[in-house]
Amino acid sequence: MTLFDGYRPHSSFLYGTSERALHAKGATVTLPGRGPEAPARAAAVLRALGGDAIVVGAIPFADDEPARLVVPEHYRWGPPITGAAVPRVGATVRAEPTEEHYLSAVHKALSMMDGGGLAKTVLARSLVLRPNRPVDLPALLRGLAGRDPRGHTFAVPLPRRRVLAGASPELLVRRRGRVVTAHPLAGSRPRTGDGRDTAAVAELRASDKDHREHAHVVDAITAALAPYCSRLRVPEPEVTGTAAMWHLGTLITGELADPGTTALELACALHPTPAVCGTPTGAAREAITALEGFHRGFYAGMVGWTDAAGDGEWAVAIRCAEFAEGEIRLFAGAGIVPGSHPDRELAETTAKFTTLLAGLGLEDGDVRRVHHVA
Ligand SMILES: C=C(O[C@H]1C=CC=C(C(=O)O)[C@@H]1O)C(=O)O
Repeated sequence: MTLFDGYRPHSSFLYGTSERALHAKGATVTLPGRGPEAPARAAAVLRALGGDAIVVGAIPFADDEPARLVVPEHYRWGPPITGAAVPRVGATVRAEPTEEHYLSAVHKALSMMDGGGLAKTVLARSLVLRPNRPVDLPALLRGLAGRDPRGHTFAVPLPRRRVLAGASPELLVRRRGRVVTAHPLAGSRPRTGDGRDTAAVAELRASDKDHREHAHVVDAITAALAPYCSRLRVPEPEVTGTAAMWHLGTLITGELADPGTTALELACALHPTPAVCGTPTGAAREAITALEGFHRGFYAGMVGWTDAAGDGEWAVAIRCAEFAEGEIRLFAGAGIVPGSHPDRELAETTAKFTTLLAGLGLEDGDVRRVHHVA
C-alpha cells in the first residue's frame, strides 16, 4: 500500500517532510470556529478522544475567518514522498492583480514607512492559471517533493471543493516531547542554478536590508516562544536553499516549560509572524488589506497536525496554490522594509512562483514568460 492509495482530493489531507508523510482521510469531528479559537477546541476534542487521535488541517491568514481543522476517520504514516512525477498541464496564466498594481503597492508601503509607524510589511501577489485538464494532485506532490525534498509538502481540502497544495520551506513550529523547533525564513534571492548563485548567496549574507527583514521575524518568534519555554536557543541566521530560492533562516530551538502546551497552541501564538505579515502586526495587516488587492484565504496561514499527546508540526502556508474546478490560484509574497526596491520585490515574487509552476510541469520558457503576462 502506498501513501496515495485511496487519495480523494476533497477528503484527504497530505503532509510530507523529509522524515515521513501523513495521509489522513475523512472527518469524525470538524472543529468549528476561527483560528485563534482552534488550540482550545482541538485540545478539548483530543483530550476527550485520547489514544491515537489527531487533528489535521489549515488555519487561514486572517484571524476572523474560519479554520479548516478535522479529526480524520483514518490516517496512516508512510515514508517520505519521493519521485519526480509531474502532472505536465498546459495552462494560460494571468497576473491578478497586475504587476503594475504590485509595484504601486510596494511604493505605497514604503511611503507608509516614512512616518515610522510601520517597520515591515509583506506584500503578496497572485497568478491565476487555467489548466487545460484537471491536475493530478498526487503527481504534483511527488514533483514538488522531488524538487524540494526538505520542504513541507501538503494538500488540504478546503470548503467549496477547493484544495490548498504546495511545498513550504518554512517550519512555523514543531513540538516533539519537550523540544520546540521553529525555522523562520525571511530575506531572499532567486536561485538560478548556474554560476550566479555564488554571488547571490554572498550578496544575501552581506545585505543589511535582508538581515533587517529577517531580524523582525526572529525577534517576534523569540518573544512569542519565550513565555512557553524554559530555554531558548537563537543562533545567527544562515543561508538555506530551496530549488527556486535562497533564504536567510534561523533554526530556533527551545525546551517547553509546560508539557501540556500543544503544537497547535504554539503555532497560534506565533501566527502571523513577520515572515508573512510584518511589524507591528496591526499596522502591517492594515497595509496588506489596503494595498494587496486580493483575498489571501489560507495562503500565509498554516498547515499541519497535532496529536493527543500535544506533539505536532505546522508549516507556514507559502509556495502554494488553491486548486478549484478549472482554476488554480498561485500566491507569492515578499517582505518590504525601508530600502526595498519595488522591481526587486516583483522579481522575487516571480521567482517564488517557480516552485509551483515547475511542480505543475510548466516549462522554463513558460515560467519566464509569466513575468510579462498582465
Ligand atoms: C511570504 C513568502 O515568503 C516568506 C518566506 C521566506 C522569505 C520571504 C521574503 O524574503 O520575503 C517571505 O517572508 C512567500 O513565499 O509567499
